Amino acid sequence: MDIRYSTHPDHAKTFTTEDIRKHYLIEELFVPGETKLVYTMEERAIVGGITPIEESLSLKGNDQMKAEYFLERREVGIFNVGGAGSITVDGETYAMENKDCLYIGLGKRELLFSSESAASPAKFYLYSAPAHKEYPTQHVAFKDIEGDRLGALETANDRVIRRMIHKEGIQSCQVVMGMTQLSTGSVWNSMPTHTHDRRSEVYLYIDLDENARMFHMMGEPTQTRHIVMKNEEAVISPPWSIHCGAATSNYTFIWAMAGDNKTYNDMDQVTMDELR
Ligand SMILES: O=C(O)C(=O)C[C@H](O)C(=O)CO
Ligand SMILES: [Zn+2]
Repeated sequence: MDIRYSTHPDHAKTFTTEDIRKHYLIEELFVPGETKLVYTMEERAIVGGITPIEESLSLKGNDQMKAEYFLERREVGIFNVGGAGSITVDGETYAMENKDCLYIGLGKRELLFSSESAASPAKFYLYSAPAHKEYPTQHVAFKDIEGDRLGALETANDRVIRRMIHKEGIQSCQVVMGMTQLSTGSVWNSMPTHTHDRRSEVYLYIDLDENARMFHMMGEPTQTRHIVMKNEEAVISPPWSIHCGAATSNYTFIWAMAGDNKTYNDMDQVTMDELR
């Protein structure tokens, strides 16, 4: 499991392109037949990708976590960003179509991930955070969530946001998770931008063509930097950092947060005048 330390904004200001990528960018999450995990000290979240091919893969505790099983002291939100598959939680199986979401609460022991077809494997994206009490395991199908329309084509940010794990949706201790889809011709997400000192966030960009690129913005509002990202890469946003971006085409992204509260609208909006 790769470990990422928290960074101070004064330090982040001095980062080269390589430093920024090393600290915040998460590449190669979906490796066929493997489970990839990154532990970030931001909220002690674990970000991961599980890509089963012929064999099922299980998500287990490890030495770095000092946990007998993965959810001994944690909860997890999972989206399938690949072909059809399933997740078995202590013997109960949940079918996971593309973009379906599953929340699994504290204390569940056996987590098994499978693909329906090795030719088009499921790709399970996970975001896990420490938990203090058990909430029920819940599945939500992408097709059952209508979502809310945000932005406009005129400002190149027409998009639909679907909140899955949040205050009024699937209950959790601290994980808040959802998916935003940009319409054809729209490229900007989360603009006007924001920070939220009470929570840190991770974005996973998906549905980008091989040659498309995302220019993800981060940093303090007056010290912005960018990271050039490809399809199926994730980026860690510390609580003091803006997080928004524009790509060379439309795309989808999964946002995941944890921290002091689960109030989606608790954001510190940044005005255009503040940005540097
Ligand atoms: O399109 C958007 O705007 C978003 O999806 C914003 C994220 O949900 C976010 O950053 C929440 O804090
Ligand atoms: Zn945010």
